[in-house]
Amino acid sequence: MIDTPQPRTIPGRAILAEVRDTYRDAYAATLQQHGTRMMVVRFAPTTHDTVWAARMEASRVSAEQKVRTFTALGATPDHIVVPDSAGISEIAGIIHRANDDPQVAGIIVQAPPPQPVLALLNEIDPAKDIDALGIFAPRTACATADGVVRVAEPYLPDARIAVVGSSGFVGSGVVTLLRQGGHDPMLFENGDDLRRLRDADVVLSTTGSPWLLTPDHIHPGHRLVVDSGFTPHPDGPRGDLHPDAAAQPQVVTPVPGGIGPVEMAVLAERLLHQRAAPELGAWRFHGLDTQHQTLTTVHDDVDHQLQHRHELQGREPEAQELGYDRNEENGLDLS
Ligand SMILES: Nc1nc(=O)c2c([nH]1)NC[C@@H]1CN(c3ccc(C(=O)N[C@@H](CCC(=O)O)C(=O)O)cc3)C=[N+]21
Repeated sequence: MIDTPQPRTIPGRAILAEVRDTYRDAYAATLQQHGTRMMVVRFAPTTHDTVWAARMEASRVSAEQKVRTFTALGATPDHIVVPDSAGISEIAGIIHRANDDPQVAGIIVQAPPPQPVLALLNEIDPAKDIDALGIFAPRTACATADGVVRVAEPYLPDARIAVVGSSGFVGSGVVTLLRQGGHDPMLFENGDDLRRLRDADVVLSTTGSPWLLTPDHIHPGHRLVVDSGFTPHPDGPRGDLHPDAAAQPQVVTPVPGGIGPVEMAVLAERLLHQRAAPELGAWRFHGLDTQHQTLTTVHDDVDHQLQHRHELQGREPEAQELGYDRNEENGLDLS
């Protein structure tokens, strides 16, 4: 009899399903009033560079997940595929037209874009920049970073927290969100000694380097390891954690089925905020229960807020009434 405790995995797909079900009625009400189109622009490789091709493949998988998620909510995705050799003015034209189109609620340009496109990200209308790609976006971090920190939240009190890949697009967002939450994470960059991860209680890995972390770095004392890497491979997508490392910690986010779907759940919420309920607070993950079931209790968080909002207005909540005026001032503190 083997008595090695099995790691418990955070069920990203169940979290996404729960968030989607919770928000569906609010979307249905909103769509009647506003129409909600969601633009996703991704690039297709035209060279034979295999590393670049793999990143474009991750971009394709993720764009298709976004299209599925938005469709399931009743929004209308525009999935635009542009060759990575396209001229800058063509891509600028796509962004500017989406900025000007009142039917478009959100614009996502898949990362990494070809180098010349980077500066264009700052031209996305900040009000539509739901993945916080441009420097003027009102949100602190991209949806992936947001998802990483939300999933980690129940494990953070009193934890020594390590962020691997701390200067990358996702990693830097994770660091910013942690600091806003009063945490002081240990930062790991390319070239740092990853064996120092042993000193951490919680490891948040955002490198996109497949199988970077091994049992040299990850051990059973780690309370939680979050793996936001996703690199397609013929045998199935690979995260930052080698499978032998993924078997070590007390709790881990799997690849696939972990942060990918959680990111979609964050985007679903952000799209709803854009159009319907800008004051609505965020869904939260409350940790795994002892039976190893899902437990975001997002229903409680969101239903409670919708209920509270309607009470302030002296009315019973009804799904068809959730098409809020975005400029409405209601004085709720939902933080
Ligand atoms: N602006 C921008 N934002 C991104 O968030 C972004 C990006 N660019 N560029 C590419 C990476 C990659 N990424 C993934 C998201 C979800 C899954 C996902 O949902 N994966 C499923 C598997 C899906 C399948 O295998 O078909 C899962 O993990 O269960 C994967 C990868 C987001 N990225």
